[in-house]
Amino acid sequence: SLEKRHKFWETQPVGQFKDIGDTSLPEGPIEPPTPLSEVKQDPYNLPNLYEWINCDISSEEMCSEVYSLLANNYVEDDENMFRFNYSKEFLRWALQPPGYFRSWHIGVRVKSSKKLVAFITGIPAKIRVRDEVVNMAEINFLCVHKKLRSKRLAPVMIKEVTRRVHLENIWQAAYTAGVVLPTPIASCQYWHRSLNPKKLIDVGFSRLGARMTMSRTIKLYKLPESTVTPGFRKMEIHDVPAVTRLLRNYLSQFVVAPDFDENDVEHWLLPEENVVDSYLVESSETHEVTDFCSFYTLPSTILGNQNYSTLKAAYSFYNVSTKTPLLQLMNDALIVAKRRDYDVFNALDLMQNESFLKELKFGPGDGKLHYYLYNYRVRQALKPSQLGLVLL
Ligand SMILES: CCCCCCCCCCCCCC(=O)CSCCNC(=O)CCNC(=O)[C@H](O)C(C)(C)COP(=O)(O)OP(=O)(O)OC[C@H]1O[C@@H](n2cnc3c(N)ncnc32)[C@H](O)[C@@H]1OP(=O)(O)O
Ligand SMILES: CN(C)Cc1n[nH]c2ccc(-c3ccc(F)cc3OCCn3ccnc3)cc12
Repeated sequence: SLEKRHKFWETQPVGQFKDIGDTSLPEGPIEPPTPLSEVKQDPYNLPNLYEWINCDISSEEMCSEVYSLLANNYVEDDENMFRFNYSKEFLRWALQPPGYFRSWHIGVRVKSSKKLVAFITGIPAKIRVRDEVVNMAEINFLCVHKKLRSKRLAPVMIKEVTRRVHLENIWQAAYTAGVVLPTPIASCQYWHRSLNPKKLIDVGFSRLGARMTMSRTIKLYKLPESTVTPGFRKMEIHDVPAVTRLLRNYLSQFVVAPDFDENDVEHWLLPEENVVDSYLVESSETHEVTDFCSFYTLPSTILGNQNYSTLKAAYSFYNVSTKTPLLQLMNDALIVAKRRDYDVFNALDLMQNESFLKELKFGPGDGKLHYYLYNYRVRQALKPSQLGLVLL
């Protein structure tokens, strides 16, 4: 858009607003790699009082410091009623996938007090864009303490993680944000399915529908006690090869998607209590794995409510249906989430999610999640249904 100046982002190898619609620009890397000897060897300068620190997320103490910084200063919804409350076990899962670099878990702390005041992370990921599998960094958890906002610290954090990623000979990145920056490759709407409507209305997450009573609303969202699909069960370690085959095949239909191998599937999709849940459908006669669904656990702190402090939310992760209708598979996921006491089940309208959202009584959220690639141009913005990548 013409009026907004992006003084930092205009200096970066990303799609610029002025280039939107210019289909003469080739798809692919915007800048070539730099010879490693020419990559800046030393960290960017921070304001005097602060210093860089590599955050060893496996250290209980450091993980607690990161947890607290995020719990108090990370993403809030537009009405500042909720703030993401990523758990420590979730952060260890999100930041230590196969091949991760501790040097990409970057903190800024006050030299005198050693207080952590800012954070940004990268993890390595193979991302396919059309027919190209590109080694990328997935950037996440960018956070500056509320007291240090609007001091242009974020651009320094971004340049420092970029420098450290370059040192590993990686030149592209993927990231998402609720804010519009130069320039989204896709924008997804998020949707919410009430599981505990009474609590959601009490905390102001939802409002009672017009001409609706509370008892009528509870009845509207009621779910069966047990799942309906024969052979529906939790994923186990021995399922990794079959799930990898099923998922790789399914994701091949999307323009942008992760290129998961068996090690990735074991890390990202094997169930871990309070972090990620995965279920599959095994045919009773052929023992073939025909379908798969998964969701991750990301609570939000409820800001300023006397009766409740936490919203327990499940987020749709990767789902594959080849035999069981996706509608039925996702309804079973809702049933499991309800039984496990989640308050709400969230989903983006990417992949084939559009096909079940309305029918399973999801309501549209109040914003969008924008997807970005760094140093990789995509000719024209993708539809959500062309996107097969879920970032945490
Ligand atoms: C090859 C490898 C490449 C790796 C790197 C790839 C790129 C990775 C990019 C990172 C991906 C992260 C993904 C991710 O973590 C998921 S999105 C969640 C980001 N975090 C939050 O929203 C937490 C709460 N907010 C904050 O902590 C601060 O407001 C932050 C730190 C967000 C900005 O701190 P601040 O004190 O409010 O602002 P200044 O320091 O004064 O800086 C202002 C500049 O920052 C630009 N800005 C604002 N929000 C941004 C955002 N979410 N992404 C990118 N840029 C963002 C803004 O446009 C402006 O630049 P401009 O003047 O050009 O417009
Ligand atoms: C993805 N990952 C990078 C975290 C992240 N950053 N910025 C965001 C903006 C929206 C969503 C999001 C994604 C899916 C979804 F179903 C609901 C969402 O937000 C609801 C509004 N909200 C924000 C905070 N608490 C509640 C995530 C994120």
